[in-house]
Amino acid sequence: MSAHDKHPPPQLAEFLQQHGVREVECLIPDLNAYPRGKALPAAAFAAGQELRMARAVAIHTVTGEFPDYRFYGERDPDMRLVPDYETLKLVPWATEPRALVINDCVDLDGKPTAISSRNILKSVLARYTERGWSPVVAPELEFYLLAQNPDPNQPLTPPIGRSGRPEYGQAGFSFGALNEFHGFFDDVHRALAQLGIPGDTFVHELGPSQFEINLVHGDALKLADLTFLFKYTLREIGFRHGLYVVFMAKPMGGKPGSSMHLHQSVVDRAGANVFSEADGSPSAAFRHFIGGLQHCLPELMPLLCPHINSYRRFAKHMAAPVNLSWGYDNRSVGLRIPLSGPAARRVENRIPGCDANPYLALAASLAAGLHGIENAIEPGEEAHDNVFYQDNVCSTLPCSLEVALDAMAHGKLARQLFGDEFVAAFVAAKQVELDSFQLEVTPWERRFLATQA
Ligand SMILES: NC(=O)CC[C@H](N)C(=O)O
Repeated sequence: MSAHDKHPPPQLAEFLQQHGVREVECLIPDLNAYPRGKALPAAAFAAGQELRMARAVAIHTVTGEFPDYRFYGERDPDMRLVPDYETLKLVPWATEPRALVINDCVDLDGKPTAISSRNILKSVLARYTERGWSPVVAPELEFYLLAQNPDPNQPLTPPIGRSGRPEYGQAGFSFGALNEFHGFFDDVHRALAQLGIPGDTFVHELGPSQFEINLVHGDALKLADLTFLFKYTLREIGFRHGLYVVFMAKPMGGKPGSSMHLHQSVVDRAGANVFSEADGSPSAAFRHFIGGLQHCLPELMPLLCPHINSYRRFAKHMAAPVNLSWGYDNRSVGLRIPLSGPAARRVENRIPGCDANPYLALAASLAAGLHGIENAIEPGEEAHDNVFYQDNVCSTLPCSLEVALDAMAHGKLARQLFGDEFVAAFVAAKQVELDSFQLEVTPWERRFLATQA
């Protein structure tokens, strides 16, 4: 037993028995927040049976590979999966009663596994706790409902129907298109209620068959866990309705991309928002938080936009920010300050794509803001106008995964904030994905270059 172990709560066995649970999915988010893990028989789980997996699972790539052994240990050692019992839930889409639980990754010497994304967020939150502070966050999640497409050479398309018909146009903010998927969304709402995921607003977004759900604000680890489970849940329910639920940042060229805007504020022990002074005016911490984001994010970009596809989102006329300017109620900036009273004063980071790992995007954004506070970094001038096209994405932010990874690997900030081992492993995993991408020739290249180059 190490400091990370908690005894199974006394009512656990009874809960599992009462619901007839046969097995428990013991989940961890990998570097891309894809759920991986092992299923345990319910009785073994209730008895607190130890569960181990290869450490390399924490850095599994989307292509199913592992980066070079040196980033997780020559011997490919094990880590322990230690259940966070507070995350135990019944699996809403299961046909046989099943439960799931999110686990912490702990090395065999008892240290938190440095290459686990949940541990990275916890280490950032611990630095807030040391000051007697806690971040309050609210992610906004955009996604597409698309027809299942087993042939990756063919474009992804909306299912035929009101939202997908070209003559229907883009169904932005309409109820017609929402109603079309009522069977799917009824199942989603039921599942979210069962998982204890409180949704706030829900809307058809600008793209054809693109939707957005905003989660109710709260504790950052809890919201990262809920976002992780939200994506898992929607994908599973989608499959059962013959749909792909797609969280890619840019599934269709020429259509809007999908973001994961992060609203963030920080409260002290008394629950007061540290972004506001007692008289309601913006505090120095508020300015410095913005300054920290502007200073750090260019080096932390792969944690907000982790895939080759993420950078396609930063196209013109698509409401995706291309800069790190800040301004009040201004959607042309990367860092928007929604108009609010002093208690709700917050910074909306609009840079992350919905393809980001919520643990790592929150860790990066909150670590950057804290770095700004600790170093009293002043932000640039407030943007009063539309600044969408003043900047090209490449002038203020890395505009491709290669450039972003290079900035992260060669800068000091990511290592300083998240540790050498994590950064080396993350960069290596992403390099494996990039190398695999380089082996593919796209339809565009074939179409235009085969006969003209
Ligand atoms: N709701 C919005 O502001 C749209 C955001 C846009 N879809 C993006 O990719 O950033």
